[in-house]
Amino acid sequence: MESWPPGGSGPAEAGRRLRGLHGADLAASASLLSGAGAEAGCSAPAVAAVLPAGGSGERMGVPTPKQFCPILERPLISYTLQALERVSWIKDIVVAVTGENMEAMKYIIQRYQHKGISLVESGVTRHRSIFNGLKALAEDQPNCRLSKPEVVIIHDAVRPFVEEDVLFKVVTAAKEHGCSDYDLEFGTECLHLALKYCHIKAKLIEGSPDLWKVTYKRDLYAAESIIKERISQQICVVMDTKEDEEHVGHRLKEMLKNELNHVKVTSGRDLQQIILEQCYNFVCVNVMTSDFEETQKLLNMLEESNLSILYPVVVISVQFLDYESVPFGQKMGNLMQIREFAKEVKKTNILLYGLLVYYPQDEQKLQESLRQGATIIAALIKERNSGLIGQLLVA
Ligand SMILES: Nc1ccn([C@@H]2O[C@H](COP(=O)(O)OP(=O)(O)OP(=O)(O)O)[C@@H](O)[C@H]2O)c(=O)n1
Ligand SMILES: O=P(O)(O)OC[C@@H](O)[C@@H](O)[C@@H](O)CO
Repeated sequence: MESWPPGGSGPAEAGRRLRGLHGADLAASASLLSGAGAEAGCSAPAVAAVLPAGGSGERMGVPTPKQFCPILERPLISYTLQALERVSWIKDIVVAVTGENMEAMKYIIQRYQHKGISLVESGVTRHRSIFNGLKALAEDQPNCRLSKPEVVIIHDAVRPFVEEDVLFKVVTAAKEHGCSDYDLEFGTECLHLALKYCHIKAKLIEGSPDLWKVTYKRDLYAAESIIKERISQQICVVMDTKEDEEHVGHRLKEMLKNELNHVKVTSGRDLQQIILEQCYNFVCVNVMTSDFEETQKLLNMLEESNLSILYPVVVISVQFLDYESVPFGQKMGNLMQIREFAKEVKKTNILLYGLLVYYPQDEQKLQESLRQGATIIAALIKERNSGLIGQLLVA
């Protein structure tokens, strides 16, 4: 049984070829394809999605169509695919792209390991692109891997932040609702098409503020900030020794909690589990050593996990050193290796930085360098600046 959330209702109305629906903020719409999967008693409708991605993004003002513009080095459309793909009850996703961009799209699917995606050629307008996607789902083509769905979600390829609950509401409404003049008054041209050609009046569903469309260049910056914030919600601190209250690593961890309100700061006791939970930020603490053994172990684990395929993972190798008792120059040779490590792991989308924290005997000075260290760590995680990888920052 598919994991359709509770509340899914009965079969679709027969005899209607296409039933247009629209989100309150114009983000998502759903159509019903007649007959398919609509047997009585089947509460989970067969759902597919069509993503129009055949536009040229003129208003963005850059040569690359906006759906292929990189955000943290990954094309925007890949984020949208990821958002739809994780919804287990969406069985097929059809993307409409221009013939010119077909190969680029295939590469994106392969590189970011997207599953269950079919491609069709887009049309000269958004509506034609959607129509081509719907045709691919409606036609009973021999050897076609697509199954005919009952409900189709139409979602712009340039709206990367769609959540499952909104999609669920839209799909449920597609099955349940009748008319609303209000929706037709305040909707967009999609609603008018639904009325004109299918005699269907649509229902508006309240969406979330994150459902906006990337249209102008500034929207790319906004999307990048939202993504950075989302992947900075958890930091794992890996200690080189047993963690106790007195350990400077523990104190740094507490400082980080103060610096980053609302961020979950955990210990790296069960790294495999933390990686599985998709934590994208690691602080590896070394006290009075200047090697990267612990950091390398962590990097190996991260590389094996493939965690960084979708988002850049930040690793900060922290070395606590007492520069007064141990001559700084003596340690430098070893520490400089970080530049090579960083270059190597950057290839797998891991951003490695070094941080030297002054570890004096004087308690007040120590407190000050811990505070500064926490500020630098917070900035590195929030910014994910790939230009600073391999640098040894000093607190
Ligand atoms: N012939 C077209 C035109 C648009 N779209 C898609 O429809 C969505 C929303 O359209 P819009 O924001 O207008 O995109 P563009 O047409 O690319 O932008 P612009 O109007 O600035 O050129 C986008 O995912 C876009 O790729 C499409 O599939 N086929
Ligand atoms: O051209 P605009 O940016 O105003 O709107 C594009 C919208 O029509 C499109 O994104 C759909 O969501 C709405 O039907």
